[in-house]
Amino acid sequence: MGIKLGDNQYGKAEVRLVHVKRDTAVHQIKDINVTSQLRGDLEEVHTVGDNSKCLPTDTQKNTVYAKAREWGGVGAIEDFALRLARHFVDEHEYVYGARQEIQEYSWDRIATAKGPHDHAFSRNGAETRTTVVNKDGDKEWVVSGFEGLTVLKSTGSEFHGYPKTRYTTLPETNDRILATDVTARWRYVGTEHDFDKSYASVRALCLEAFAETHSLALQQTLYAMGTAVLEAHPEIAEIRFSMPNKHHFLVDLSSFDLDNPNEVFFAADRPYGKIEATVERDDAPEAGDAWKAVPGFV
Ligand SMILES: O=c1[nH]c(=O)c2[nH]c(=O)[nH]c2[nH]1
Repeated sequence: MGIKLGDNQYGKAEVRLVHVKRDTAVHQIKDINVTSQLRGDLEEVHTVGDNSKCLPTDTQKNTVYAKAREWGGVGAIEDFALRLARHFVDEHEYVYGARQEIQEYSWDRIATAKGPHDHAFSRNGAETRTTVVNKDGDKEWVVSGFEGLTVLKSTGSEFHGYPKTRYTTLPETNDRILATDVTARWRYVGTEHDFDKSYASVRALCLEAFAETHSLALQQTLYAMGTAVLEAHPEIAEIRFSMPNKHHFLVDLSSFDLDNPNEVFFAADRPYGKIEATVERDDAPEAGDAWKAVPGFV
């Protein structure tokens, strides 16, 4: 029986880093979570425990902190991830590939009676910005996105015309609540972009399309969001969404001699619909290994 080592990668997960830019009295903070993983000449560490080509995960963690200082901050998370990946692959001949994943948590300046505070902040919601940079030799891919963008429409959403079977109980509706937590990931073509600008625009376009689309299905809303993004962003080849349909059920108040004209709902948390799709250009360049490492090894 032959046994061999298959795909593998290793590194330090969830390196939490807060960088304070303090060159003026008005501080800027950047709050990120970095997962660094490397691929390379790792046969022998697995088969015989020879660590001579195994850059310790502890060193990877230290590198993240040291580079934030050496490079004068973090900048766009995509640029920081690309620079880290290039550092690991280019500076160590036994490292062939790197996956650098970063989540960014956003903070707002606290508004005081005197105006926005110089160095006091409040966490801005549950939403996180994400990127995964994957590098193999000279090839580099950037997949960015956001998670936990929670949105709700109190009207402008219908659902009817679906097949009815003996198990169908769902009533058709032409006025329901539509609510979801949007997870989006999009693949950039190339690595030289103003990533902060693209991110802000993609997020705004998704919100606009969610609000303005009169929805006949969450699937249709998803597609409208993706189309708006691809029409405005030639630097994006495809965008993938995962959107739970967070059901809001009208409560039957008839036992209390009350009507319920779409005012009182039970917000169910489970189960939820799970609507997922990719919206892509038909002439998009090959994805290569862009998604291979998203979201992770297992
Ligand atoms: O927008 C929706 N899409 C579905 O596929 C679906 N299925 C369901 O029960 N409700 C909904 N709503």
